[in-house]
Amino acid sequence: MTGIDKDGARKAAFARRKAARGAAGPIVTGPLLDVLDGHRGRPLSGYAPIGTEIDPGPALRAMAEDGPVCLPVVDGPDRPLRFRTWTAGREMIDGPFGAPVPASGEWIVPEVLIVPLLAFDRRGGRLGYGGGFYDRTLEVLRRAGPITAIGFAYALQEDAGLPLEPTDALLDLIVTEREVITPTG
Ligand SMILES: Nc1nc2c(c(=O)[nH]1)N(C=O)[C@@H](CNc1ccc(C(=O)N[C@@H](CCC(=O)O)C(=O)O)cc1)CN2
Ligand SMILES: Nc1ncnc2c1ncn2[C@@H]1O[C@H](COP(=O)(O)OP(=O)(O)OP(=O)(O)O)[C@@H](O)[C@H]1O
Repeated sequence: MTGIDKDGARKAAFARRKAARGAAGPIVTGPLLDVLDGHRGRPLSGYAPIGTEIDPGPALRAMAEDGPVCLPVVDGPDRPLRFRTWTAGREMIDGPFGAPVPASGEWIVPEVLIVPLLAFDRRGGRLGYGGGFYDRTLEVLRRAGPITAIGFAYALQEDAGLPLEPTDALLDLIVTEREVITPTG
């Protein structure tokens, strides 16, 4: 345990994300597609939304026309995520932690990742569910080569006072339904 109050931040972030989802209109992928357009053809990881997460589905379907798209699969506690190829309409099964995963498909290594989150800040800081899965994954991928990690969230998920630890992997960009944020570092 650390002295940092991530649990308190998580609880507040869940409530804010739920409110944001309730207030949002149906089409929220415009700025995300604008950003992804510059990465067409590069292996892209998305996610199958759970709970009140913002849905990257329309952008994933559009990107799958030009390059491989994959989804994260939990390999085990304290392990980096693995990524399985996804195409629209592919059979999905329940993975661990309630996130749906493709039932079959090739394992690939993404270069561009759309990262789900509970809260973000303008430094590129990110709060997730607390498994450290994306922190480990981004660290391993970055050691192997250049990647682009794009946090995708409702604007209301911003938390200027996000508690960060040394192991928290920073996002390269954050995209909301309103704007594209380039972290100040
Ligand atoms: N859509 C999505 N897929 C993902 C992640 C994610 O954050 N979002 N993950 C990122 O690491 C991995 C799965 N890890 C997870 C870890 C914990 C919980 C979790 O605590 N779920 C809550 C329900 C949350 C809600 O309703 O919003 C639970 O099961 O009670 C979910 C996924 C890989 N796939
Ligand atoms: N690269 C890493 N190597 C070792 N431990 C790590 C690494 N990244 C994170 N951890 C550990 O994982 C635990 C959970 O991390 P954290 O609370 O930041 O998860 P999170 O970013 O909210 O979750 P997720 O990435 O799964 O959405 C912490 O104890 C943290 O120290």
